[in-house]
Amino acid sequence: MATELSAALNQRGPIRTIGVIGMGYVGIPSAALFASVPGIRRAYGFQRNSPTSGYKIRMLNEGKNPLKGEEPGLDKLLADVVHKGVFHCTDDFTSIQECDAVTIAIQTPFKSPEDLIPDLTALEEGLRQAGRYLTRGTLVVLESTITPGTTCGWAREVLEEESGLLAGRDFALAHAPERVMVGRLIQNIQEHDRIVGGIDEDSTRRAIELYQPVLTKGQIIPMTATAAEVTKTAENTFRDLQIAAANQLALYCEAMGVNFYDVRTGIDSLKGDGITRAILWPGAGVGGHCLTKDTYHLERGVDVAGRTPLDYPQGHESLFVLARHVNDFMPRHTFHLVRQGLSCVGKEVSGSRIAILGFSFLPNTDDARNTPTEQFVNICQIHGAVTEIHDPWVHEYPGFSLSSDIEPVVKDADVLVLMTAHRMYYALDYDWVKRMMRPFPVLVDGRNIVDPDVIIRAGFVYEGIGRGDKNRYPRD
Ligand SMILES: NC(=O)c1ccc[n+]([C@@H]2O[C@H](COP(=O)([O-])OP(=O)(O)OC[C@H]3O[C@@H](n4cnc5c(N)ncnc54)[C@H](O)[C@@H]3O)[C@@H](O)[C@H]2O)c1
Ligand SMILES: CC(=O)N[C@@H]1[C@@H](OP(=O)(O)OP(=O)(O)OC[C@H]2O[C@@H](n3ccc(=O)[nH]c3=O)[C@H](O)[C@@H]2O)O[C@H](CO)[C@@H](O)[C@@H]1O
Repeated sequence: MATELSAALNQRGPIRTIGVIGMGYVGIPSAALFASVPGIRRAYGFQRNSPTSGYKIRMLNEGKNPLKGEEPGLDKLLADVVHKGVFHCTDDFTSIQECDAVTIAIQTPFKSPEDLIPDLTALEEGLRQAGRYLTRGTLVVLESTITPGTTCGWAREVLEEESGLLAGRDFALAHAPERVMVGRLIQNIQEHDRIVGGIDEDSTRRAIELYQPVLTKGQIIPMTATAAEVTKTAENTFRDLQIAAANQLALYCEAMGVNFYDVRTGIDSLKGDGITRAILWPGAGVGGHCLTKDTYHLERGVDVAGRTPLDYPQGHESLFVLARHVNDFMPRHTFHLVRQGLSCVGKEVSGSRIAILGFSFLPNTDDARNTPTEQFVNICQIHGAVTEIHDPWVHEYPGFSLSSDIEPVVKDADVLVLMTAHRMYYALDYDWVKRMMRPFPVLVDGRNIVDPDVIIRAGFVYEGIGRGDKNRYPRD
């Protein structure tokens, strides 16, 4: 049956002009790919002229990519769509009036690590700009990672208030979360399956019309807007849970004097339908801006989108939040291994020099957002240790002194701690490292980088996450 919205969309006709609000890691490749779709006459990149990001407007209109790091395919794509006159970046939001579809890819950080409440200030500004110039028959899609219930609730209200139009009658509204990884933005947008969730069926259909032409290998997975919000936050919550399960098992293995990696090999040998276990890897902590926050988006969603009372848990923490606590404990556990190793050689933490290798939260990147090393260093310093940090990728970080030269970091150190699995740490000459350190050196492996037997033979006291078979030297 025709609805008022379907009539408005039919009257608007096929999508020919698209706007993307937020020229960041998500918005830039997204806008460039929309602009490359045959039949798209204009793709606007709407970017506020802020002190920190306003520079992108000029760069983008010159066909240059303002993003850090290598993004295969993006430079050429941007140059092409600018040269063809299809893509145009602007801080003039009145052009939204021309758009058949507007997507919003604005950052949604937490206000602070403590309160875990999303800071929606920027997103609200973007929604109000979209609402102010919204016209009948337009599709609005939120791509930002948001708490379940936001699209159908708060975002809908802001758009309706600002536009005087009604979602589901005058304009279509959907959520299509981003699943891109920096370094593979174009490929991920084209090849990942795309979750598309409208507030109603007409909105879902219109959003599919927008995204289908961009996909190469990826398939559209349609659902409701709230289900799409739950999918995005839950897929990262589940990954965090899997990591927490590996971390908890590693702590068990240490306590039982067992090698976690033997156990992992055993568990992972279960292959086949319905019996394979997705066991991940333990480590010195979980960082980044996805897994450290999306669990709390999901948890909040139970309140924001809640229709009926949650049956379990009531009044205590969920499995998912407990998983967050396990992962957040791992930097402290790594410190406990430092203290344990030092006690084996009659040294105290206080006054010891600790050489820390790795600051970024992922190997071989300069991304240090929510890095576990930050917490680890703070714990060491609270206990009176002197810390030196090496990272070949991260050169500066507020409040921390980082060195890209490993020699001054390891020189005269009592303990060496491997916090990030950067490629170069696998090839280090640990005999040389030992000679640089003080007598009776301790090595703590937070990422299963070294062979414990090689390290013990080199004269180190070895401690490693999950290595209950090799820790507690000498054997008690
Ligand atoms: N970066 C990723 O790999 C990634 C992956 C998945 C999901 N996401 C999600 O996508 C969203 C965007 O992330 P990002 O990494 O692209 O953020 P980003 O900070 O790189 O980009 C956001 C851009 O929006 C601009 N902006 C902010 N307010 C604006 C406004 N009112 N009008 C116009 N422009 C405005 C900022 O200046 C910035 O250029 C977030 O919700 C994030 O969680 C990001
Ligand atoms: C679009 C989006 O949201 N993408 C997410 C993004 O997540 P991300 O950028 O945060 O990277 P992660 O790989 O999840 O690592 C996070 C931290 O967890 C530690 N870790 C990891 C695995 C393990 O077995 N044991 C660990 O301890 C690791 O050291 C690091 O500190 O990319 C993932 C694909 O890489 C995606 O799946 C995931 O949806």
